[in-house]
Amino acid sequence: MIEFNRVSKVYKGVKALDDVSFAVGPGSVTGFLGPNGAGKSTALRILLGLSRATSGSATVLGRPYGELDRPAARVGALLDADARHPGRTGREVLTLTATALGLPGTRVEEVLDLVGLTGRESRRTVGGYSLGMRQRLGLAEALLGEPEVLVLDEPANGLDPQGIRWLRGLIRDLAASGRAVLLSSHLLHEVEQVADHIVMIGRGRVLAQGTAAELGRDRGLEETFIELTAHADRGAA
Ligand SMILES: Nc1ncnc2c1ncn2[C@@H]1O[C@H](COP(=O)(O)OP(=O)(O)OP(=O)(O)O)[C@@H](O)[C@H]1O
Repeated sequence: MIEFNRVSKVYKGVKALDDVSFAVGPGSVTGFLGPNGAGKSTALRILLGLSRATSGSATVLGRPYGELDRPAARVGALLDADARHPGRTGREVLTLTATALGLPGTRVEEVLDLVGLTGRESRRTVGGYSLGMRQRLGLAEALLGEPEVLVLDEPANGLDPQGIRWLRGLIRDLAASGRAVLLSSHLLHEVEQVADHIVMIGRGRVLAQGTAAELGRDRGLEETFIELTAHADRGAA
């Protein structure tokens, strides 16, 4: 459902992505794990048509994002929790998106319920939201169209331990209902608890991919991650 095929991205001489290939199938959660600056956001932005690959291709549901029919309804994305108008209420943000997607207003109530924002919270302006509330609102917006594919960039940012546990359950439920979930994070623990498949990235390159058990077989997952990313840094130095 998601496919990166030899994607590279160069910013003014900086190679943010270098020959990245991996796929995400239906009914599964893929953790896209890498340290700060590894290239995760760049890859997700290319997938969602917000940035152009220097070479290679990224497709979702078999096509480049921009060529899909109703892409924002079929592919839910949470990229930047701060990208919303601070003067709008959460409910207004969701209603505007629902209208743009041709969805009924009842869907707004459903997603508010799904992400655990109360009626009262939804009537407050986004500028007064905590980071965790902004993340919940971003998730609600991503889920509006009941998308087949979800692309979540660091979704646990700002959530408290209860919120993180809730998010894990939500992500698992989404995959269990046949959706493909691509979840980026720099936190190994967050990824290993929810992902069926892990793609490790460092300095723009895929360092390893497989299940948590496969990747951690020799030295444990954490040691493998640290060793591989340190090696990628040394190689680039
Ligand atoms: N618009 C841009 N112009 C120039 N360089 C950029 C741009 N966007 C990203 N980069 C560079 O590309 C590399 C990858 O950045 P990216 O934001 O994709 O990493 P990341 O893995 O998402 O990091 P983080 O976990 O910190 O969000 C970094 O070296 C970054 O400085």
